[in-house]
Order: sequence, then structure tokens, then C-alpha cells
Amino acid sequence: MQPSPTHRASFSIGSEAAARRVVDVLTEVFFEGDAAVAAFERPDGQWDVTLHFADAPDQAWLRELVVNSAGNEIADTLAFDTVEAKDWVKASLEDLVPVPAGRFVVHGSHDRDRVAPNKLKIEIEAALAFGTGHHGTTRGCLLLLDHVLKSSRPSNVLDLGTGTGVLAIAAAKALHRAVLASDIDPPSVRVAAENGRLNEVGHHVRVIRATGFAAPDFARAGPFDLVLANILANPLRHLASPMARHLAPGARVILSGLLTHQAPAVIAAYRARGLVPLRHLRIEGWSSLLLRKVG
Ligand SMILES: C[S@@+](CC[C@H](N)C(=O)[O-])C[C@H]1O[C@@H](n2cnc3c(N)ncnc32)[C@H](O)[C@@H]1O
Repeated sequence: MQPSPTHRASFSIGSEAAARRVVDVLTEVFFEGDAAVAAFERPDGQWDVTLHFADAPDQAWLRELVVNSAGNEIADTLAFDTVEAKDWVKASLEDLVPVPAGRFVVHGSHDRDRVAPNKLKIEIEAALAFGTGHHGTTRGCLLLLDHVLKSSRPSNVLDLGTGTGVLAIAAAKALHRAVLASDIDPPSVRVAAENGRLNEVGHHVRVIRATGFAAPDFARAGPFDLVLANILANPLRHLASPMARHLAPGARVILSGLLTHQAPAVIAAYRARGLVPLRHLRIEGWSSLLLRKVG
């Protein structure tokens, strides 16, 4: 899930239990954000796991790590290559069709005139950041945001881990209110700000660079009554405490980026900080959660 991958390692796994084990190990090892881990279940029940690295990984070390956590079965399928990040993202965006999600539709510039007029359009320009709407986690967040907006108008919104800015732009377009967006990754900060302007909500979406809640802007802008955070399970668990401190009573939180088997641990971490789960969407092996702060 890193925005500017150039080196790739991929392998397949036959059992869900082994896939769970190896994804847990890899997301733990790469918590610092120097690699992005993605896992997809194929229709035949096999799992494809892909890692993207900004710097070339030590192949022998990585092979040992995945074989130790997933077993010898993956050894023959493990392959390393490099991808031209910009061309790869551009090419994949050009192939993509608009993605409807509730009242929203996410599309590229080539589809500007072809999307349904009754939807809130979010145009995402080809860029080195995550979040075109096609991934199950982004779609899950948009669907839960749509659900929240049916019964309330949050007044203070945070999109933590904004990537292309897709969720912040969706919230700003629907609410016509200021949204704070943050990302650990400088290119994503630039891309999200550009996409905010492209979608004519640049005056509402303020994008900052921050790791988790480590910036004074959060205390100044908070407490938030809606937080969207589509990052991995491990960072989400670590962020439970600081997030709870930045929430208004009754605030809603939308979490995504976790594989479905990781949801119970994430729910437990947030429940311990006074957040109760309201909804659980499962899309393509990924979970998106809606929680509410009690009191
Ligand atoms: C899966 S992408 C989500 C992008 C977009 N919000 C979406 O829903 O499609 C996760 C984003 O979170 C950022 N990120 C990861 N860990 C973070 C952290 N601890 N603090 C802030 N941003 C983080 C990554 O750089 C990446 O842009």
C-alpha cells in the first residue's frame, strides 16, 4: 500500500491459514512503512500476496522470512521484479472504469463526461498515491461514509492516511465543510492537495504530512466527530489510543485496510478505548468497520 513502489515481490499460497500467518508477519515487520503488503483471495481459493518496496529488498532474507512464516509451499512461487511506478499507476488507471459507491462515483479524467449525473463525482488523477476507489478498502470506506451521511452531518472530519485524498474529497463534497487530511508520505500529501483542487474542494480540504497523530494540527483542529482511516491493521491498533483522545463524544470512526481475519483484534483495541462497532463490511477479503464513541 505504499504509494511509490519500484520493487515487487509476489507469491501464492494455497491455504487461508498460511496467508493469514504470512500477512500478519509481513505487516508486523514492515510497520515502519518501507514496504506495502497486499493480499487477495482468488476465486479458486488460492491467495496472491504482493509486496512493493521503495528500495530493493534483500531477496535471501525475504525468502527466509516468508518460507518461515508460510511454509515451503510458497518457495516455488516467490518471484521478484521491478515496476515503473508512474507508468504502472497510469496504465492501471486508464484501464479502470468508474466505481460507484453509494452516492459517490470515483472516476478518472477520461471518464469525466460518462458518469451518472446524479452521483457526487470524485475525479482522481493518475498519480503515485493509493486510492482510486477500486480497492475494496476504499470502496468500503465510501459505502460507510454514505451510510453515516444518511443520518448525520458531521462538522469536523479527519481523513488519516489520505493517499489520493479520495475520502477527504468525498466528505468535503458531501458536507461542504472543512476536512483535515493527513498522510505519512510526502508525494501523497502533494497529490491529495492537487486532487482537492481538481475536484473544486481545495478550499475545504487541508492536507498535512504527519505520522499518526504526531502533529499539533490534530489537537488544534479536533476534536473530530468523524474520522476515516484506511491504513493497515497494525498501525490502526497502535492508533486506537491517540485517536480516542481526538474524538468528540458520539463521534463515528470508519476504519479500513484490515484483512477480515484481523478485524476482531482491531475491534478489541478500539472497544477498550470506548468505541463500539456498528457495522462491518466485507469486500474481497478486506473489512471496513464503522464504530461509535460512547459517551
Ligand atoms: C491504503 S492507503 C488509503 C488511501 C485512501 N485513504 C483510500 O481510502 O483509498 C493508506 C495511506 O495511509 C498512509 N499511511 C500509512 N500509515 C500511516 C500513518 N501511520 N500515518 C499517516 N498515514 C499513514 C499511506 O501513505 C497511504 O497513503
